[in-house]
Amino acid sequence: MKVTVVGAGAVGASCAEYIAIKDFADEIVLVDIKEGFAEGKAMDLMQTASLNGFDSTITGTTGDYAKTAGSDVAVITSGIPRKPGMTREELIGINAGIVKEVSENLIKHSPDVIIIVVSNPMDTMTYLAAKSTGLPKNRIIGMGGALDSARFKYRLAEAIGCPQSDISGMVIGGHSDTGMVPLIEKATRNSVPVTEFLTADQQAEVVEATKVGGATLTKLLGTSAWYAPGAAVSELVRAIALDSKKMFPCSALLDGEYGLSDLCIGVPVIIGKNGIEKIVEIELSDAEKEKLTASAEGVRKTNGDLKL
Ligand SMILES: NC(=O)c1ccc[n+]([C@@H]2O[C@H](COP(=O)([O-])OP(=O)(O)OC[C@H]3O[C@@H](n4cnc5c(N)ncnc54)[C@H](O)[C@@H]3O)[C@@H](O)[C@H]2O)c1
Ligand SMILES: O=C(O)C[C@H](O)C(=O)O
Repeated sequence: MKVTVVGAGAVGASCAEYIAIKDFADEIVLVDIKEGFAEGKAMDLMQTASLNGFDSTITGTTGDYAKTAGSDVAVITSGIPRKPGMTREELIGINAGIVKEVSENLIKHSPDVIIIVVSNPMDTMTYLAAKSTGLPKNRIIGMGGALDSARFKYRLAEAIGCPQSDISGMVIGGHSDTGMVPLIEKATRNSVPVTEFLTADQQAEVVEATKVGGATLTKLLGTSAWYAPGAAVSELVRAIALDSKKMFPCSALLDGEYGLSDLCIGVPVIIGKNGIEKIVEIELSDAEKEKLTASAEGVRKTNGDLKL
């Protein structure tokens, strides 16, 4: 498998590193616009191969998309991250132009590629990539829910005082501070509802901490996070590479599912060799449905700022 990662910054390099360490890809190509930057990151990562025990090759290029030709998967991380106090939506002005140009360049050289969009505001950038490339909807995946669900599990394990491996749970909805819908009623600790281990106040705290997970890290780091985002992307790419049919919440172009159409938002999907193999429509409570609908309104509002 050949994987291109556009943007060799914090998240792009972390994606490349986890993909390499998990050792399922033959070739990883990093692309950036900063002269020599992707080449440097690729060389630094390649010098970890004998230490970390992987055989994937990693190369870098400054904007030469010919080097990405024949990619099976491309991850778009190019664009600016937010600073403390900002929302992800405020990044649209700069990132929309970058994501559009990058998606168009990618498909010129890799017509069969599956694109994973990471750049923020992610649901809107995924919609933009879908519209500007015209790729079938199974080949455009927005990464947000896999990360938000990992943060949800971290918060649940912390509140319960148990290992994260005991926890199963998902966050659906938009990848935004207000739009995430952590499905706390459905989350379990080894099949037992987490609600049996937590008071109502603790549950509300976990939900809130999950929703502002990215903002909390941005405040601490001065820029947004990269380790968990990179790890989350690598799991999606691995599910495609291994055709594993694992279920993740991802931003997908909806066509009537969950009563929503013509937008990308986080819902459970099955990931395999064709990208999104299936959108899974789970039974939501009335409260969960209401939150998903409100979240979709927020995403639609941001989509309205796109010049399509
Ligand atoms: N969806 C998610 O869960 C998630 C998680 C973390 C970060 N993000 C988003 O990912 C993006 C990247 O974050 P980061 O921390 O890696 O930022 P960063 O500044 O460290 O890296 C971005 C890189 O993109 C490059 N770039 C800019 N324009 C480009 C172009 N036209 N072609 C190729 N490369 C280009 C820059 O030179 C830079 O190296 C941000 O928009 C951030 O908000 C999303
Ligand atoms: O919070 C951000 O701006 C980056 C990313 O979306 C995240 O959730 O870490």
